[in-house]
Amino acid sequence: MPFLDTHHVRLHYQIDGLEEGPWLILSNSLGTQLDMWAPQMPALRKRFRVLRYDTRGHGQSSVPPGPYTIAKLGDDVIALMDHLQIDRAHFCGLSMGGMIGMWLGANRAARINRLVLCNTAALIGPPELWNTRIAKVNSEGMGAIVPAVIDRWFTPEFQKSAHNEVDLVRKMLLHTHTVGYAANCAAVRDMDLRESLFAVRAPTLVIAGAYDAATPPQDSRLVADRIAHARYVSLEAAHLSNWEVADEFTDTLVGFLTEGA
Ligand SMILES: O=C(O)CC1=CCC(=O)O1
Repeated sequence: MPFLDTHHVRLHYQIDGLEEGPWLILSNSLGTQLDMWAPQMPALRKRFRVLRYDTRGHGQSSVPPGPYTIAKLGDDVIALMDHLQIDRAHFCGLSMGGMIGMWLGANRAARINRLVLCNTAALIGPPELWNTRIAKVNSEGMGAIVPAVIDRWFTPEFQKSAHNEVDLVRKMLLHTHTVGYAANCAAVRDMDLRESLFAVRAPTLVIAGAYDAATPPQDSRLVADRIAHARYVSLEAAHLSNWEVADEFTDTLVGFLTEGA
């Protein structure tokens, strides 16, 4: 169970897959942890050297006092890459992980090969939405927000048919540290990447969810429209498309990352 300890944070990470494969970094969404990539791992570990990590404030990473910023979360990725002597890597992030990916693509371009931005947006607002959510978890705990979040993450059909999967994800959310969750909510609230997108040069794939209420397809479309030559794919899913249509998501991701390789 490796950790990177810096002066400011302890980051929990896990490496799987091919010793000599190309590096692929996976970045979790708000309120989950590195296990959120479990549905993709059987396919990914056959082709890549996969680095997963718990974003600060999540999972087994430490919970420094907030608020955090997306820039700080991006620099945590660079700290991990430096520690593991990873010069360049593919990067795939979902929702908040996608925001971290956009920031890296625009601000640390030399470290990123291909970029996959899933169920994400350059701006997720309005700020009042986040302030209300932060106040709620601070006063009532994670349990108070779980039902509404799960309803945004999965369609009603998937919630009815995939109890085990939904339960696993619900537990990740419930067990997220309230201070870490609130500090990451602030990072999402304060980020506006709409102008930064024009600076991204990495070959990019944007994956949207047709029924995603958290980051609706039009927001994902804007991300793709502002990144030169970006591709856009819409899947029949809500927010956590990598669980709801796991096989299609995995095929789309692997297809893009291995094209021409
Ligand atoms: O939690 C949500 O409702 C949606 C979300 C925004 C950023 C993220 O990672 O998830």
